[in-house]
Amino acid sequence: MTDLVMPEALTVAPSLSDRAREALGGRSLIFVGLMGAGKSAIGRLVAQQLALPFVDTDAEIERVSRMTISELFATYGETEFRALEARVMERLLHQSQRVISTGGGAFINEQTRGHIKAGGLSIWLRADLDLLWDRVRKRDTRPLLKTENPKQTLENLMSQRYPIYEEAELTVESADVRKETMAHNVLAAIAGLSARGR
Ligand SMILES: Nc1ncnc2c1ncn2[C@@H]1O[C@H](COP(=O)(O)OP(=O)(O)O)[C@@H](O)[C@H]1O
Ligand SMILES: O=C(O)C1=C[C@@H](OP(=O)(O)O)[C@@H](O)[C@H](O)C1
Ligand SMILES: [Mg+2]
Repeated sequence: MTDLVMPEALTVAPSLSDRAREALGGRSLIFVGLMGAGKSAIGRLVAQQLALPFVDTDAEIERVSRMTISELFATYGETEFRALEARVMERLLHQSQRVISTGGGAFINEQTRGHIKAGGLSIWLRADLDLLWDRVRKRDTRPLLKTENPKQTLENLMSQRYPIYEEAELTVESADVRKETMAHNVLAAIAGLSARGR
């Protein structure tokens, strides 16, 4: 049998994932944004495509506390939850490169935001109220929305937090498209960083 000789011109162009990894330059990727934006779902997919470990801060908090987020809020209150969240964030940011999906309040903490900016690449999944509401109304796992008018609560959180999420290095619009399309848009935004010379 004759040997198969590959012509040099057939070298493979780097994939979108390769280019995004290159642009990350060893930094962790941190998803921020409001409840329902898709941080947990899209973060997991993007991690798979980047072949990086994935961690969701809420899942990590539930693991270390052996309580659900709802139980933590009910038993210790939001202040204690935020303190635990900040500690978990700091620990995760000191670990090797990974994809981190935060809970919606994590980036609002000034110190956490500082740690993220110093060592990671933050990406805001921005969504409009109706999309967020449509997603979060289906589950009762978010204690902040256990109010008389949860959609109004969500809207209030948008006004308070969007000016802060805006500080993220990248913003990707969270649209009513397939999760795979969202993951692709995220990778393209990251890969675009090196094209912009950053
Ligand atoms: N692009 C998408 N298309 C359809 N459903 C989505 C999409 N992104 C997220 N979801 C769903 O919306 C809900 C909220 O997403 P999640 O990832 O938990 O948001 P977050 O972590 O930002 O609160 C989940 O049920 C998730 O599967
Ligand atoms: O916005 C917030 O303050 C919160 C968002 C939640 O995570 P998701 O954004 O993943 O829903 C969870 O951390 C907790 O219920 C508080
Ligand atoms: Mg989440």
